[in-house]
Amino acid sequence: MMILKGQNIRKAFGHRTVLKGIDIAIDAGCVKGVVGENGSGKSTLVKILVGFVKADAGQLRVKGKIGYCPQEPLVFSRLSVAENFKYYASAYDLQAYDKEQSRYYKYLMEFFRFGQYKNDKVLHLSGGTVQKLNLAIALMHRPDLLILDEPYNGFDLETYQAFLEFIDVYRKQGGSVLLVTHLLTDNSYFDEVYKLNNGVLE
Ligand SMILES: Nc1ncnc2c1ncn2[C@@H]1O[C@H](COP(=O)(O)OP(=O)(O)OP(=O)(O)O)[C@@H](O)[C@H]1O
Repeated sequence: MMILKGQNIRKAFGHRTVLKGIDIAIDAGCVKGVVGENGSGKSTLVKILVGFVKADAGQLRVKGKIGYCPQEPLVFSRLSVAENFKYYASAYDLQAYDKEQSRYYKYLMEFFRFGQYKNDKVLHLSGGTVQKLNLAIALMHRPDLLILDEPYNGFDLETYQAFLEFIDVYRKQGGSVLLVTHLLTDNSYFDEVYKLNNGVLE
């Protein structure tokens, strides 16, 4: 089943054409990667796919919910981990007190090992822990497709490996992932890895 399909997506900023006709398709249960050098247009592509930026041309079809994990964490630094969870639960209009939903929050809290940081303000957390919170929040509304922009900046090796394992678990539950990064050390978790080069996916 198709979750996302983009065809001939184009985008220019002034004279600089960043995307010159991107074709991309993501099916349910599929993990894809996009690698590209700094400035190649990865973040621009992601922002178009999630609807933050409008393309100049092309078609985009999306079926299902997207979870977006931006490069710059969208969390509130003066709120604690638990308060950020509550804020986003309310923003997503999730039933925070629904039994199943609260079980799911607990699962996310445990999976990402937030236990000891639960009541710490985000501004007191390490960069990698903030990045994990960013990811956990993108998962709160149980998206069909998770789109990640440089998700593991600041992860230590153990967290990075746990993250890759998480991607595998998520896929087995039927989720799809699009991971965008300038650095990929392990291709084995991906069904396909594209290279964003000169405005097209190769
Ligand atoms: N809002 C904007 N206005 C003008 N130029 C922009 C804008 N957003 C991006 N660009 C330009 O588009 C190009 C691609 O930027 P983008 O952030 O998509 O690259 P990237 O591959 O994600 O880079 P990085 O790996 O460094 O994060 C860059 O040259 C950037 O300066």
